[in-house]
Amino acid sequence: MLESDAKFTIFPRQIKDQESRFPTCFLSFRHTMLKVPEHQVAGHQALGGHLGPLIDDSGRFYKPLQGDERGSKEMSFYTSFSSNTRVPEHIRRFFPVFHGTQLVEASDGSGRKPHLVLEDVTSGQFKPCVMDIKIGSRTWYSESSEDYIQRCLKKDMETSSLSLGFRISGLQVYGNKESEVWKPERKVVQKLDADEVRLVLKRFVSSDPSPDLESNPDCCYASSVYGGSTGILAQLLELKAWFEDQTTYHFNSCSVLMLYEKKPLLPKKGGSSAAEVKLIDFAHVTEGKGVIDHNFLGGLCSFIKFISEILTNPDEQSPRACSQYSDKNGGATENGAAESK
Ligand SMILES: O=P(O)(O)O[C@@H]1[C@@H](OP(=O)(O)O)[C@H](OP(=O)(O)O)[C@H](O)[C@H](OP(=O)(O)O)[C@H]1OP(=O)(O)O
Ligand SMILES: Nc1ncnc2c1ncn2[C@@H]1O[C@H](COP(=O)(O)OP(=O)(O)O)[C@@H](O)[C@H]1O
Repeated sequence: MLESDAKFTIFPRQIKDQESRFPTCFLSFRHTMLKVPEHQVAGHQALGGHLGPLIDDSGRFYKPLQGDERGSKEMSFYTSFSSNTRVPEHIRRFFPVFHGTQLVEASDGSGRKPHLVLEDVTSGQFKPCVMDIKIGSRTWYSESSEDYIQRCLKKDMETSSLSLGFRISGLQVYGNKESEVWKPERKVVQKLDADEVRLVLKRFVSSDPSPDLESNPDCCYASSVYGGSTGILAQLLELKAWFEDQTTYHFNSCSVLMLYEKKPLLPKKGGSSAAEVKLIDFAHVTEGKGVIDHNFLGGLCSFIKFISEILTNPDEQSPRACSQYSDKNGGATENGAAESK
């Protein structure tokens, strides 16, 4: 368990679940229909009878507790973090609100299983543009098994993690046209080089996200999404300041999720786009033991540099055509389905 200086107040009524080794809490049992999240861009997915997260209509995201130590690690983290008085209030907003755990019907048909009940950070958004960026040049940590270390090492070397200190795990970007969304193949975006990552980060804030080889992205949402006193860059810098100080947690293999809602009209100059940064995926968080999380901090700094440079030079032509990750149609798909090359 992660150390925490506060009491275990989130779970006033722990019930030993016969089917699992996780304490289960029925905060308020609600009979709601759960569904597959439409705007999920990475991670394990509930489609096709697999085990994955579900959402309800009230803005909650149900993440199944993985049956190995990943599940208990993530729950430990949320429990510790929720009651850790050393975490500044202004930092809490970067984490999904945690509502405890609940037994719900698992998406793989295996019956009622414990799920973390989290705030659905895309709730209420009609056309959320979402990008999941896995931070850190290494996703393994010394406490992991040899097999896990080898798998992570391989992925880190094959993707941009090792070279850039982060990798884009997945994304979706809406265009201005109704129902047009670009959701490129995940395994391809993970391997982009620095120029290509820059181009994807530009497309993320452009009116037409389609990977048209002839056109340079217009970056017309860059200043309202990335810039400004409340934009993505400002939020990342706020997080960075915390990471320069906090030594309680090491956020191995965690992601930064960037989100904003695509509106057909441009926000007024200087206007806010309500862009948000969230941290997600705490299945591999370990104790910081008084040491700076330099792996996360380094990756975050590298990512910040990419965003800053786009704000400074939005019109700079990308030196490389982005053919590697354009889809078969050379453009955005109508239904957002990711297509492999
Ligand atoms: O199953 P895969 O190969 O897609 O790998 C998952 C990763 O997908 P990716 O490599 O980004 O495509 C996945 O990465 P994302 O969260 O999608 O960035 C996780 O790393 C997941 O491991 P864990 O649950 O965090 O231990 C990974 O799952 P495990 O293979 O560790 O079960
Ligand atoms: N609280 C949340 N609200 C909405 N979407 C979320 C939330 N947490 C995760 N997601 C979506 O699910 C994806 C995978 O989440 P993650 O926690 O990394 O799962 P995994 O452990 O399976 O990798 C993210 O890329 C994001 O699209």
